[in-house]
Amino acid sequence: MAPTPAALTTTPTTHDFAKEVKDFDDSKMGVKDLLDSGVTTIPKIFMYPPEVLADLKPCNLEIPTIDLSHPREEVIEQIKRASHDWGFYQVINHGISNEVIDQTINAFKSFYELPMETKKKYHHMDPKVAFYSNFNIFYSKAVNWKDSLRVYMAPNPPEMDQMPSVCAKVTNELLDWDLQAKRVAEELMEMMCEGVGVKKDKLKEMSCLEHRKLVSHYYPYCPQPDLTMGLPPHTDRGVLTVLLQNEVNGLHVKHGKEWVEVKPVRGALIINVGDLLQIFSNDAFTSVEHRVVANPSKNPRISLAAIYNPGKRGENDVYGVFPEIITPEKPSLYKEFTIPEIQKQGLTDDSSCRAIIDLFKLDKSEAA
Ligand SMILES: O=C(O)CCC(=O)C(=O)O
Ligand SMILES: [Fe+2]
Repeated sequence: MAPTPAALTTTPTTHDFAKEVKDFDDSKMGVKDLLDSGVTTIPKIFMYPPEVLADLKPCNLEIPTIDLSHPREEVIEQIKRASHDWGFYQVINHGISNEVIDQTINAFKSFYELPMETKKKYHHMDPKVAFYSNFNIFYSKAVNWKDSLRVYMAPNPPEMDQMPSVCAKVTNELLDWDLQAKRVAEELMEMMCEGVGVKKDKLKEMSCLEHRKLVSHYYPYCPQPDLTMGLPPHTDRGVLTVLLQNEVNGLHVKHGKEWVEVKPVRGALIINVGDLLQIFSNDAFTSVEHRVVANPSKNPRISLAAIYNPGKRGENDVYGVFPEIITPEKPSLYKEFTIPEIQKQGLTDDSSCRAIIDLFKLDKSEAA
């Protein structure tokens, strides 16, 4: 591990940090642009505190890979076990061709590699469609060594003409990817429902395919990967995440006390259980922490996460453990809740991992 830089041993005042972040933000530069400007060391605002950087090396395990072309009953069993033991798995033979995958990744790559002056136009625009480098997760602690582009597809995909025109190529690929990934998500949700013992279209009926957030990340080469993070440890708050990554590694999943690297498998999709699905399944499935280390390779790491959430978000749309699986032997571990209740909590992206789970977990006496 590199020696702790001076910047981390003297605690910077919050004011300095906030001001430097704001200046970077106002410059409308991405991390890629910063790198292109010729920096060989990372600016202070990107430096994470030593406790986050203590344990950057992954161990030698691998998350399960599940072949969806195998007999359905077998696949359901594998998904059930992986969702419980790991909260993460990769799927192959899911029906999306390598050609579509490559096109999608390449469209994003081209966007991030546009000249800064062009990308600037999309910097923090409409919050439904935003290009950014430095807000979102852990904003208050450090800036991540990546650029991101986020699009909410809910309640309906944004109209093409509302999207900035230079993004047309990305927009086309996004809309197409949204359809393709949703089909895979639907099939997996069905099997996950069966695995947990409820009817297969339960999650669909609960509107869990309706609210979709597509977030793509571009992790450029980092000259000092021991001092920063691509994306710090977090759990996904939604129901399910379908993640596409290119051939550059960097994603780590927490397994017990160890960090396990997700080895890129050509054509595979990575699936993970979100906080809400852990609750719905009464802890039969687990939402686990994951992170992306800063990229030491000259090739950029590119990923695209499709995060599925309930579309029914009113005061009367109540969520909780699937009622069908609550029995005297296995009572509900969670209180019921609504989406506005979660929103009222003002959970920021740097709230603790599993904040939603902790919020609604009944204590032992209540659960009994
Ligand atoms: O870039 C990745 O591989 C992970 C992205 C991720 O975890 C997220 O967007 O929540
Ligand atoms: Fe995530």
